Amino acid sequence: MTDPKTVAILGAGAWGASLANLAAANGHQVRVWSRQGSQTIQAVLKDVQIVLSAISMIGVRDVASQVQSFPLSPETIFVTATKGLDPQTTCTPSQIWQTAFPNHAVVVLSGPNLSKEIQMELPAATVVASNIPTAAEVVQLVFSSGRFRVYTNPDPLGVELGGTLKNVIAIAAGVCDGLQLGTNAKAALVTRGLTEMVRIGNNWGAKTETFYGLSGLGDLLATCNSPLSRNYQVGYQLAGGKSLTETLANLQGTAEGVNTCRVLMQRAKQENIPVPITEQVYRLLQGEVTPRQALDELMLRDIKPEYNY
Ligand SMILES: NC(=O)C1=CN([C@@H]2O[C@H](COP(=O)(O)OP(=O)(O)OC[C@H]3O[C@@H](n4cnc5c(N)ncnc54)[C@H](O)[C@@H]3O)[C@@H](O)[C@H]2O)C=CC1
Ligand SMILES: O=C(CO)COP(=O)(O)O
Repeated sequence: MTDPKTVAILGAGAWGASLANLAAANGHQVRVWSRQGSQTIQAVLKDVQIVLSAISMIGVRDVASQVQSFPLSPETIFVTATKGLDPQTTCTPSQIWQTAFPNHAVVVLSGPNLSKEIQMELPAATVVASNIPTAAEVVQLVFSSGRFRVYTNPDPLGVELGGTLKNVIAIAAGVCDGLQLGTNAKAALVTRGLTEMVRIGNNWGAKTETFYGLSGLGDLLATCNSPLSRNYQVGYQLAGGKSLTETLANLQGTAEGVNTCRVLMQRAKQENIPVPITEQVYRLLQGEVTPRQALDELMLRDIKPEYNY
């Protein structure tokens, strides 16, 4: 346990609400802001020690610039729990927060954390990562409990990209299950998906081993195997013949993988990174291929070694 902190949670969606409950259950003073709520952002931010953003990627840049208008103590720690990429710049959410607040500590919180399970008080673990280890330790104490085990990690970029990139593979996993391709296919997809995540992450400057931890493999397993995942649901519905528009219209909450996939394709082309799974998910989302055609494209690529040692 730690001294009670005053925590502002920005975003009252499924994840913001779950994180607010976890901090409040540990005795912290929690104030939640959302654009639909009655409290102003100024009131929520007054004298806070921690600002946690669980805003969907689409709103992060705008909310960060709103927060810039209000005075904050230089000690205030920013925590970002968004799993997405900025369409204009390909920046991660933590890069946006760090650019907006260059003199503040920024911590990434990411892990296998399906919010519905956390709301049901089922046990889970997560990772908090920062270039400033003491800031990660403060956040670790704020959220740790007997039902939420929080690890620190020194690779914020790797932790953030793990949570972000797995959403694209989760769409593919939903397609795989929707087409009833079997357990062997799913194991191959998830394993090669992880290889693709490591390849992209390394190009970005993240550490390989981070992707084998909770925020990488851990989140990949949770999201690719659970119908609670919105990204998985998108793939599953597409495999069932629904259009993307229809699928997204009926989806509860945000499936960040749809936007992330587009941003990733742009970056992979620029940087010449091979991303076969992401490419087929992209073509499927664009309506350029059917789920079956995407599968054939993946299976019939040139044969090759598993690793280029
Ligand atoms: N739900 C989950 O299980 C988890 C979600 N996440 C991530 O957390 C983020 C939020 O996810 P959810 O809470 O599930 O989504 P949600 O759709 O339930 O809530 C999104 C929140 O962002 C706000 N928002 C959206 N656009 C905005 C804008 N332009 N300006 C201001 N606010 C805006 C909404 O009002 C809402 O409060 C996503 O990046 C997601 O990947 C991460 C871990 C678990
Ligand atoms: O990131 C998540 C679990 O860790 C939530 O996944 P979805 O956004 O696909 O629901």
